[in-house]
Amino acid sequence: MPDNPAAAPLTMENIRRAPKVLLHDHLDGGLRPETVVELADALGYRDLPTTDVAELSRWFRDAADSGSLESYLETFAHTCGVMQTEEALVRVAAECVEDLAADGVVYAEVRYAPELFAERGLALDAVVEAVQAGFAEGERRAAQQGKVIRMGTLLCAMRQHARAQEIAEIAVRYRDSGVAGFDIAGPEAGFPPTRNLDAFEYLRTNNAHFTIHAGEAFGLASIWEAIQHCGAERLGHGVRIVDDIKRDPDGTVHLGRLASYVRDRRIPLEICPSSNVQTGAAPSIAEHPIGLLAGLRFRVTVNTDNRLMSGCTMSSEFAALAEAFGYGWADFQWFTINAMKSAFLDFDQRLEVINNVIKPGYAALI
Ligand SMILES: O=c1[nH]cnc2c1ncn2[C@@H]1O[C@H](CO)[C@@H](O)[C@H]1O
Ligand SMILES: [Zn+2]
Repeated sequence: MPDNPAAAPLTMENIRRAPKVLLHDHLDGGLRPETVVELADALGYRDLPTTDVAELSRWFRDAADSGSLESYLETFAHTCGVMQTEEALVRVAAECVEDLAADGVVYAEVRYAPELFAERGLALDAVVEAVQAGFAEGERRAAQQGKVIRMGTLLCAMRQHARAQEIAEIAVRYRDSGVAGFDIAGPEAGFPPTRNLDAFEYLRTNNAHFTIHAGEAFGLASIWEAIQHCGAERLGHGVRIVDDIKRDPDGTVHLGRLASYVRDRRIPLEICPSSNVQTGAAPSIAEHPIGLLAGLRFRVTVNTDNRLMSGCTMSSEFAALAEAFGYGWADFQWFTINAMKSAFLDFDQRLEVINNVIKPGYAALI
């Protein structure tokens, strides 16, 4: 949608000023490279490919640029490797909030799998409490810089492990202490979401929120199971829903039944453009299905997935989409309101952020 000629120019600085909402960001995929190096040193973690900060930052991006989700996920051994103490978790969580706030994010749901931080014996409850303490500290530091950001936590179970029920119970137990919901992550092919039906039934019975990584490395069957068997409220990625959309040579578009269902029920798609290019789920940003899906008015949201592995921020994802698809402020506002409407937060609080933060923020730019 073209902006009014008097609108603020789409510079990186202005995009950073615009209020943004992030629903899909992994805590263990967003460390500052210098923090990885310092924590490795403090914890005696000796397996980093390099301790030079600039080289390490490049290494994560190159190694994640693998064209396959499985190889992409191997890079997390190093971030999880340095996140095995409460101090490390508090630091990483606090820095995550500071970095998001500095980028203009006003509400974020950040996810991680507690079981991956228990290699040196931390109890899962201690992991959750350390991350919550870090998020609270980060919110305080951001406020001191004049930035208001609100955090929600999503707890992930790993698809290849069989601990979904246990993690779902922790998510419910901590829901009044900042845990907003649940997710399953990890390799998709060979690990259908229906392997964890008990956990999803438990969550639904407890009126708890959950999203599922689906339709990233695997196709429609995975999306269909996530929605129709598991009851996912949102889809992590979900980009392969385009496999159920056909375009005639004359340009007429036909939605299959699943694609229609996802669009008509307003099921949010947590789209992560750069990550999708790295794992091979999309050939390039310019050819990313987000253009088609947004044009068809699916409930599209824009996300970072893993800021370290993709070398990205919310602002850089917006800038890349603006370049590829000609998006402007009105589109950014639409993505942001879509995300806020889809947050695992009380309805009145979502409305409050939309009316008092997002709309006035974009009005000042448009
Ligand atoms: O895009 C993704 N698809 C599937 N799994 C992912 C993705 N990004 C990260 N993780 C996995 O989620 C774990 C918890 O944060 C990470 O350790 C990583 O293994
Ligand atoms: Zn993800």
